[in-house]
Amino acid sequence: MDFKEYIRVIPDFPQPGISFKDITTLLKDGEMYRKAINELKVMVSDLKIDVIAGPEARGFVVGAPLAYALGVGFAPIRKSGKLPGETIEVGYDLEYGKDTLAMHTDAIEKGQNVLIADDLLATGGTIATSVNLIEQLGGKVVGAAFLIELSDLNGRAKLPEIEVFTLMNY
Ligand SMILES: O=P(O)(O)OC[C@H]1O[C@H](OP(=O)(O)OP(=O)(O)O)[C@H](O)[C@@H]1O
Ligand SMILES: Nc1ncnc2[nH]cnc12
Repeated sequence: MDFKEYIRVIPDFPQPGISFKDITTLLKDGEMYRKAINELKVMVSDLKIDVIAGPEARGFVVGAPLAYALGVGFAPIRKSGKLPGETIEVGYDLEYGKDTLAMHTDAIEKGQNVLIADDLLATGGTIATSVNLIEQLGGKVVGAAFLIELSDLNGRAKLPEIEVFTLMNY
């Protein structure tokens, strides 16, 4: 299955030098969207997963349907100032900027096995920050699943102890 045919690559977005991998062209095709989520589901089928955590916003588009397909809960990881309850927050750097991620302190129970899901692994900053938040809450990260990996940015190096699953490589 060549999922790449459904990814639109836009040069110099959101800033010069960034080759943006746009997943909206995959998402709008119902059959391909379902195939992509089902393929990730198969890839993680050997893991024992209690809950999926996905970072805003594109992590919701991958993490929530994967959680639904696996019959587990979904914990949103949001940008600062969006969650209404008590939160913990961690700042981080992106391929094209800086941000802060937050989770509700009761989003994950101590000892739960957590799979992180997102659309894309670039520098690994988002995912490393997600791991930090989940571990602060007492969760155990059992893997991280992505539609796309930008291999040259070597995001995996930030997560040497975490099993990483990806459908597409650039
Ligand atoms: O591996 P990294 O270098 O951290 O980059 C990957 C992250 O960047 C994008 O999110 P972005 O923060 O742009 O937010 P969005 O999903 O709201 O567009 C993407 O959806 C990943 O979460
Ligand atoms: N090159 C890229 N394309 C799409 N999303 C990204 N997030 C970080 N880098 C990205």
